[in-house]
Amino acid sequence: MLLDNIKVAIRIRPFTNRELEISDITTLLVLDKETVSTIPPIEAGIKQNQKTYKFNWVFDRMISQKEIFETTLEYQVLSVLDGINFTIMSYGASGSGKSHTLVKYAEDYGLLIRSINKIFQTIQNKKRKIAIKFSYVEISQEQLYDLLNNMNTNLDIRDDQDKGVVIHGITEMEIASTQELIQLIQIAKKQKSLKQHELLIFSLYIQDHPDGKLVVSKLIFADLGWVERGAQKKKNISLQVLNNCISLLNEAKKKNTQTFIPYRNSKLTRLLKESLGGNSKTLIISCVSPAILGYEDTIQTLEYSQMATTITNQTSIKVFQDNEQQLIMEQTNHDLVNQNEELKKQLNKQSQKQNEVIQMQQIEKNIIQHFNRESSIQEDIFKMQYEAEQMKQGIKDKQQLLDKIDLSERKKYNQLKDEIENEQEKVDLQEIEIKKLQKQTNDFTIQRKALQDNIKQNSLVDVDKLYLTNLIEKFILKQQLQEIKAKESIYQLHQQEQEKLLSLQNNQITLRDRIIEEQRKQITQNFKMNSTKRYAKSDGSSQLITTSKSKFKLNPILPKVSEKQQSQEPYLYRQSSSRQTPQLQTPKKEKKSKSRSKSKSKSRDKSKSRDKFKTKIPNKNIIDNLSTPQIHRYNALDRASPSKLIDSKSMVALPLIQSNRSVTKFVYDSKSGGYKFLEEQSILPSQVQKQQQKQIPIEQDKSFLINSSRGTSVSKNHVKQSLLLPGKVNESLYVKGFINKEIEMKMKLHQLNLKMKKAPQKK
Ligand SMILES: Nc1ncnc2c1ncn2[C@@H]1O[C@H](COP(=O)(O)OP(=O)(O)OP(=O)(O)O)[C@@H](O)[C@H]1O
Repeated sequence: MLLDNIKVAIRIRPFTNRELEISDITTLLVLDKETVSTIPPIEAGIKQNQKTYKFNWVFDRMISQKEIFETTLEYQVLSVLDGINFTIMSYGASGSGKSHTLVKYAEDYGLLIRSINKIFQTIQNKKRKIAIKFSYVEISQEQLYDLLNNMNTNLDIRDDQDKGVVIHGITEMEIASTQELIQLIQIAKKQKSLKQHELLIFSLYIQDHPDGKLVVSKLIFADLGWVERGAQKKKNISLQVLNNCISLLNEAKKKNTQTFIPYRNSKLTRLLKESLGGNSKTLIISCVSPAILGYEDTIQTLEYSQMATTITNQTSIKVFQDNEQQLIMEQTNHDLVNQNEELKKQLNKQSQKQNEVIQMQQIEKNIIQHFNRESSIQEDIFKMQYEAEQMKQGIKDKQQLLDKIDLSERKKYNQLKDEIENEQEKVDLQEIEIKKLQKQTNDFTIQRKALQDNIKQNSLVDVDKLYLTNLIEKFILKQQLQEIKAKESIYQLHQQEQEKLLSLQNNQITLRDRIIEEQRKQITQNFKMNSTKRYAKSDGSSQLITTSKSKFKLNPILPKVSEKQQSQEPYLYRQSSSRQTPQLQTPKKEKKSKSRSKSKSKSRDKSKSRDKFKTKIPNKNIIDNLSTPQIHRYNALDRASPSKLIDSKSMVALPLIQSNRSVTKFVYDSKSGGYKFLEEQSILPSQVQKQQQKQIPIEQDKSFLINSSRGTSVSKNHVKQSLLLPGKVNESLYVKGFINKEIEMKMKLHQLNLKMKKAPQKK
């Protein structure tokens, strides 16, 4: 039967150093001596299902050349001495270890040298008459080259009736020992051009065959070149045809039909025709790499190798003459088969469990390796970020120092500047590195996802899946914690910097306050000196005696206000020494313009406005804003004498103004919602003096006059704004001042008097 004589072995070679630099995670898991399972690499983000393959033999990474030979060929290859052809092909991607396994002819010999050696040993031991001839041919781009004679090019393949397929004109060298063969190979290797496929062909001329005839058998070692991806692919026709032939042979076997196999489509398949479909034993040894790097090639090799393998259990039943005995035997045989099946099932179950454990361990290992790598890169990033932050702060400190350095210290200045520039450069480089590493971490997210998908799609039991999912979660949490810690340490670094800044600012504030205090003391001292000159009077009482334009003319010697007076008249205070009582005054014009009929409604308006005022609390902002004494407000006092005071509690150190020509008015400013002082020029003070007693002060627009001691008539036209609010104002007292009952009563009284006086005149 076709392909029945083909045996397939898989050899996984060890990792190379280059592969280990990238990853030591394997993509192949040997489940037993015949089974290998793929572990799709998560690294590449490839989402592939795990697949299990069964072959005649699976050799793991650490299996030696000797062991492979002993398992696959040591005795099997001796069939060539009986006239049976034998072909050994090595198949696999470039660098997968084909030549190493097959034709290595020094030290750790490959299968070829070991096989020939075994044959020579056998011949010598058994003293058999056999001649061995050796040919060495290379197939490159559908051309045959004789490697034992470089003059022999473009050889032909012919079908010989007796010898089968032969290469016409090829050099055949008889060898008598393994050493001779090694020497020939060494020479031939020097001839080798661009290797695609190498065929080492041994023709054995068996003279002592039991048939008494000369029997010729062939032993071929074919080191097959790989189908490269891309441009090279088309050129390697031979291998494609070989793959095609194997595939067709496999189909024919499955369907149990005869199919046309296109051996003639390539030189290689023509030469291997007998090995694949004829009277030949064949061993295909497929070489694969366990590394993630060659995963795609590995899968391709395994798939093709799978096509070539046919593992069938052929049971032959011996036919007995005795029917009864035959029946017993058949029954026994049947029972045995059943038992065998049962045992197989149990074994399968056990091995399935074992497989699961192995798979589980492998996935767990993958997860741990993945997160270890991820966390080590993250750690590097955090370290670098922390260092960069430290450097940045160092630069800031140095920058501050630089700002303070006197330009005359040029050398020191330049040195510091250079240092700053160097450090800045380092920071920039560090940040580039950080970005590079951060890019790498982006891939980790994809890989994590692949890891999780791999677990989901796996045939593991739920408990195991849960365990692995939790393991991933645990690692993710650990990493988040690591991230938080790293951010925290950077935050602390920033906080330290802030604290440094804050203490610097505090020092500056303390310094500033000290300076202000000193200046204040200085000003008070100056002022005292000035005021002693200006207010010195023999009886010790205070009086403004100068009108000089001193810059700071606060009247410090204020008449004392008794507690009682203050509580009675919180707003207005009358100097005890003064003969005149404070009078509220209304400008003449205003009074004249008011008609009698209006006076009633006015009084209503008044009470309304008073009510309005009661609820109207002066805009606090304005008061606060005005709390700093304005120097210019004292200019108006130059000519005034401090005879009247506004409540000293509410109006801090307010010197009242009065002169022959002016009167100060405290008015509500509707625009700003606050109160202000107005200095109003008076005209004809002497004339007004008489009228003064007749006039009734009317609170208008929530303003009233602070009367001069001599009594002045004020014209609205001459009103001139001169003062703003002084010192700090106590809000409640301030309001209280305006609803002072005494004033209210007096106003009412005046109004009544006026009514009473005017009434008889009209009559
Ligand atoms: N089983 C092994 N043990 C140790 N080293 C190995 C093994 N298999 C292969 N190597 C080493 O790997 C490298 C590549 O192997 P080799 O040349 O046999 O690959 P190849 O499949 O023949 O490649 P190419 O098709 O490109 O010739 C060599 O250096 C070889 O020594």
